[in-house]
Amino acid sequence: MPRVLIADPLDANGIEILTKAGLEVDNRPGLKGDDLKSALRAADAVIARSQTKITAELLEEPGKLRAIARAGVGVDTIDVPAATRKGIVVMNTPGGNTVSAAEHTIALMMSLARRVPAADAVMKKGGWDRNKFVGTEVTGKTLGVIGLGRIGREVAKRAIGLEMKVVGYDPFVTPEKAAELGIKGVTSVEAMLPLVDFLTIHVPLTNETKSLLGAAELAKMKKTARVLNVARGGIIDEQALADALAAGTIAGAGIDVFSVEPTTADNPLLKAPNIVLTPHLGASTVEAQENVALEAAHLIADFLNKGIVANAVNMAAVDRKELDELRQYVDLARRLGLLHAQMCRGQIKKVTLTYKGDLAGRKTKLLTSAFTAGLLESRLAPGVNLVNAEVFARERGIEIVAVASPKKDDFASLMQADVETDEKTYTAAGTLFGNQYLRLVRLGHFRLEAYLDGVLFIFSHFDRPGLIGFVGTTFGKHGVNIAAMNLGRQTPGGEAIGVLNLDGLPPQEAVDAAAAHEHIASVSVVKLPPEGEMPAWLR
Ligand SMILES: NC(=O)C1=CN([C@@H]2O[C@H](COP(=O)(O)OP(=O)(O)OC[C@H]3O[C@@H](n4cnc5c(N)ncnc54)[C@H](O)[C@@H]3O)[C@@H](O)[C@H]2O)C=CC1
Ligand SMILES: O=C(O)C(=O)COP(=O)(O)O
Repeated sequence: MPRVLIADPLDANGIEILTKAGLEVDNRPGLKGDDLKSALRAADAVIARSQTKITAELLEEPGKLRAIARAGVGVDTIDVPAATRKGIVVMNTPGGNTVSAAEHTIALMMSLARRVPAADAVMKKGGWDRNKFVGTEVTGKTLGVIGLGRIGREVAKRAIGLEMKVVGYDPFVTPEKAAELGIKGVTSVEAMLPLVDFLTIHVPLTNETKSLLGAAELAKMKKTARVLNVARGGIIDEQALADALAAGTIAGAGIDVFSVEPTTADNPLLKAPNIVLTPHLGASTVEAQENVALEAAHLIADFLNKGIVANAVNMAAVDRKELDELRQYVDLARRLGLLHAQMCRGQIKKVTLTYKGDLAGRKTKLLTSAFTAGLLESRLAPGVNLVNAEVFARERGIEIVAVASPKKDDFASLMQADVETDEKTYTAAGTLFGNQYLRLVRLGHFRLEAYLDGVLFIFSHFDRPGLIGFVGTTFGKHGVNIAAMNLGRQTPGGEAIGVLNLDGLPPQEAVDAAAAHEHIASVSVVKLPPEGEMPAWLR
């Protein structure tokens, strides 16, 4: 029974989904250090929120762990490159907490505008000060939104409802699209800064967005402006913001997220004036938590029970239908990779995968990963799978190029793999006969029809009478049975290729004896899995 670790508090409905899916649930939120490490190793999958940081160190020896689901959006608390290297798929649940995060942003904005928390605190201490807490209306004011994704758009929609003017910046949203949403698009953060009365940020934390708003940017804003951060700590430089609030060059701030969480006593924002703080509550509503828990549980149950990959941040999505339709092609792609790995001589530089005919319109990313996994799995990278194959190839300096060519040639669908080494380019192509039987139909410039399982003896030669008989007799003498034989040649008497499917591995003397024939130019023995045998990552 596959086991799922629940590393942070998860809504009970999510747990129920996992249990009903026949999974063992290890519900121990809040584990730390070695306890967390061993719980992760013993689990097939983990569901976490932002409290649990899934670091490279925790994943060093991942044990059984194959999937991480983030019950939320931001995956900055997970070392995604480290997970990818270990072949662990990382998925998130975007959308489930969008409305909650947007509403929390509006809540912070209104609290700031009308100074609600400060007035509340004074009253609870016995005070009654009606002069100190003069606020500002938001109606007619300008809100700047950096990041017009799911949350940014929902915030904009609500701000428009409050009769605010909204300007927005997002490099992936055109001004036309922004205009459709009632937002005036600007072309840079700099262009927005002097215009706004309120500024809100809804981008992920990345190297590019770290300190997006620092001292220089804050200095370009109006003294009366207020800033909001319900995205991630560190996107606004905390010291620069505290300094600007203290100097009165920024009128106020509403902050939900911090560079170090939980905050430590030395966080400059804790003592800054005119600031409203919440402890990362953007997604903390009953509704959002139910949404993300259900979604995360479904993602994990589908992955562990059916091999479906959805919402992955480190691999292409694979749904049930696609997987069923493409499973044979994925097997073909991997076998072509295994074949090349054993035939190629020299250092592999570049792989060009051409998807021809009907295959050109399919989700070939999966096939590219499967080919690459096959190419690397035997000698270069044990533990390679669909998640990490291309990363491993890149690390080894192998360029992988995929080309779609809808034009049909001899076959309705064909996958061709050209592997370029420092010595030469090797070509192999395969297809499915009757949509299910894997066949090798091209090797070098020869056409043939060979099986892609078991032991293959491949010999390039000159088409001469008696030569095939010689090879048969040679193997016969060494007790090796030939199950099938396929030949490809260009012209009678010219260059040719032979592929024998053998019932077992031939002894070296048999291979050497065949290779010694004057008309045999080269020989390779290739070992492929038996027909129908799939690797664990494809079952
Ligand atoms: N406080 C909380 O509890 C919550 C915080 N979040 C945070 O909010 C972030 C945004 O969430 P969603 O809107 O769902 O993500 P999203 O992916 O829908 O939107 C992010 C947008 O940011 C844009 N973007 C990326 N780099 C940019 C840059 N340098 N400048 C301007 N725009 C840029 C992207 O094009 C995208 O449109 C998450 O990454 C997460 O860190 C999300 C949910 C709850
Ligand atoms: O979804 C996100 O990115 C959030 O920041 C929500 O975080 P949480 O799950 O509440 O720890």
